Amino acid sequence: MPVARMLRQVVGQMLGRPACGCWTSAPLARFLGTSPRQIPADANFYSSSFSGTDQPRVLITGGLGQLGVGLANFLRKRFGKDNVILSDIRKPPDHIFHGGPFIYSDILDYKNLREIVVNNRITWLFHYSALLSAIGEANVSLARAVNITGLHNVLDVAAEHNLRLFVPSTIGAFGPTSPRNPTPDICIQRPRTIYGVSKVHAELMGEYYHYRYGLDFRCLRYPGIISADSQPGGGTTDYAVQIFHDAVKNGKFECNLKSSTRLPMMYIDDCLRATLEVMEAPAESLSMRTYNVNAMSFTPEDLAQELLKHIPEFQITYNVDSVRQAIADSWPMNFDDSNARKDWGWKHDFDLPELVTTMLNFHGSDTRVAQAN
Ligand SMILES: NC(=O)C1=CN([C@@H]2O[C@H](COP(=O)(O)OP(=O)(O)OC[C@H]3O[C@@H](n4cnc5c(N)ncnc54)[C@H](O)[C@@H]3O)[C@@H](O)[C@H]2O)C=CC1
Ligand SMILES: CC(=O)[C@H](N)C(=O)O
Repeated sequence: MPVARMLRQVVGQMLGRPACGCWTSAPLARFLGTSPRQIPADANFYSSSFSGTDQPRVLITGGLGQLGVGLANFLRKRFGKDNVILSDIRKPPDHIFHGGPFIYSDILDYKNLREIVVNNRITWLFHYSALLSAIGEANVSLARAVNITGLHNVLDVAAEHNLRLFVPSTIGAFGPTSPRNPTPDICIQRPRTIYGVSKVHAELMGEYYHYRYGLDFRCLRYPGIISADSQPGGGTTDYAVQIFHDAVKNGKFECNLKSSTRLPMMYIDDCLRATLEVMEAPAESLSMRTYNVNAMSFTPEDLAQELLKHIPEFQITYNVDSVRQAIADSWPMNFDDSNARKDWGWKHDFDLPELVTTMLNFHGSDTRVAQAN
């Protein structure tokens, strides 16, 4: 069939569809016959490969970063160790390799990704691979490849194999022209980082695949995530993790953001619980496919004041990194997550005082303070 006629057919089919309905026809690629990527014609609104009685078979991409190992441990408690496969392009340390299934997966290699999904009968995919905001500005072409091309591979594999797909977005998906205090779910999104641009792209592509092909796409915009047992991967909110290490080890911290820089933040336990809760939410409870989630909002100065209550000799100094500061100044100060609370019952557990107590308990500050006295 001539290409022009095929295109006319495709466009005709697209225009003939109801504006708000769920599309179940095959993608453009199938009609043009040029791509190996086939999305099933019977792909539907719900993930049919996972029924309520089965355990999901989970793949986590980019799993060796700040959040992935915690997510794997959390999901393994729920679904069983062998049902959750952690993957990355890096070599795992011994305790992670022996802690449960680990596999090499490069999201830029579409065939590798598809093989893993097929061979392991994956039904849920948590797509964590990314280059974060600060490191992305230092390597724009790699960030573009991993965050955009990689996402395309993940979307195609997920749609082709009827997976339920979670992709995290971020406060970084907003920019200086967005309302910043608070930032609602739906507003202007004109981020000025490649990270933010790629995350807006991910939100829109995931939602497009949902409406066009019935992909069960779910997305949360995370605030800065604070974890005790894993290192951040090159973001703007990294200071809020590093401050605990330095406070406990040295009693002082040099902050790369101004003392008054207010950003939304969340403790990792809340983040992981939110992620599982939105994945388990009945599809009919989701009025949207991308939600803000929030817990607290603070400045470096607020955090230092809270730390001082536990470590009286703690000192904070400021040596501002202009790249990170410009990014932070364009991000939300407070996040409006009322839709998540209304639709699927999101409720955070950790505010600033609980966060600081929990982090210091983990780092063993009692010992250090006792020694200092
Ligand atoms: N940590 C945070 O505060 C927040 C994280 N997020 C999102 O959550 C997700 C996970 O974040 P983190 O664990 O902090 O990120 P991270 O930067 O610590 O880890 C990302 C992982 O992706 C892997 N990766 C890089 N290129 C890859 C490739 N070609 N194929 C497969 N894996 C590759 C890296 O090896 C790394 O282990 C990311 O999508 C991030 O955007 C969103 C908001 C806040
Ligand atoms: C908030 C994020 O997305 C991340 N921690 C970053 O600072 O880049």
